[in-house]
Amino acid sequence: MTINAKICGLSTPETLDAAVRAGASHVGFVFFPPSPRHLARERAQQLAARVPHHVARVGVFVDPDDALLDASTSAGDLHILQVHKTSPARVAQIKARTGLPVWAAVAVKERADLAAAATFAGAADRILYDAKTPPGAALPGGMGVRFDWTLLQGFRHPLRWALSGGLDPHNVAEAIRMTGAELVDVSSGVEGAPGEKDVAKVQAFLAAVQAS
Ligand SMILES: O=C(O)c1ccccc1NCC(=O)[C@H](O)[C@H](O)COP(=O)(O)O
Repeated sequence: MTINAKICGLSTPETLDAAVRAGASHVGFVFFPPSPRHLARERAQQLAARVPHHVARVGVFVDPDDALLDASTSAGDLHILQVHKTSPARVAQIKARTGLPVWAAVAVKERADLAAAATFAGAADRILYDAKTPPGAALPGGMGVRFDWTLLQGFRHPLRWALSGGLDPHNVAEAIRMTGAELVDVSSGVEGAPGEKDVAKVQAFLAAVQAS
């Protein structure tokens, strides 16, 4: 089975190009001002223009309003929208408004959290299981927090899905083995500092995924 990988929160041409060259299937651009990975629209457009057609460009949002969605999608350079802290009803609206596939993040700490995945059936195109960040944390994602992957074992997934949260070049093979993920997503595990991707770590992560 081919396992795909999304490198999230890319913000420079050098690291974006490195992720593409090393085999990322998806690249993520964050549109959330409190994040160290936040991109202004113009910057995102410049980066998106560098991405070859076989690599999917994912816009990452936190419960976006229509104005942000419209501004972010008007150039037509996003293929997928990934939304955090967004209700199923709003996910359905976003999909209808933009005509784009939508991935809904489900924040996981304990088994009961997985029940939220089913509420997105008929609304989202994919579930991104991500670790629940601590109460009061600045960000709902991109914090390098992982959850207990055994929670996904035997779980009947209501939709296609991806695994995220605290992955890095050293643990991603084990995460894939334990969960059977067909798509993995990483941000801080391939950074040298918050918001600064490390090319060697990006390459090591993608090599570990490809060897799985
Ligand atoms: O990365 C961010 O700054 C971010 C901000 C707000 C919402 C989501 C965000 N990231 C979403 C992602 O897809 C991350 O890759 C995912 O949460 C995993 O992050 P990490 O645990 O750091 O690998």
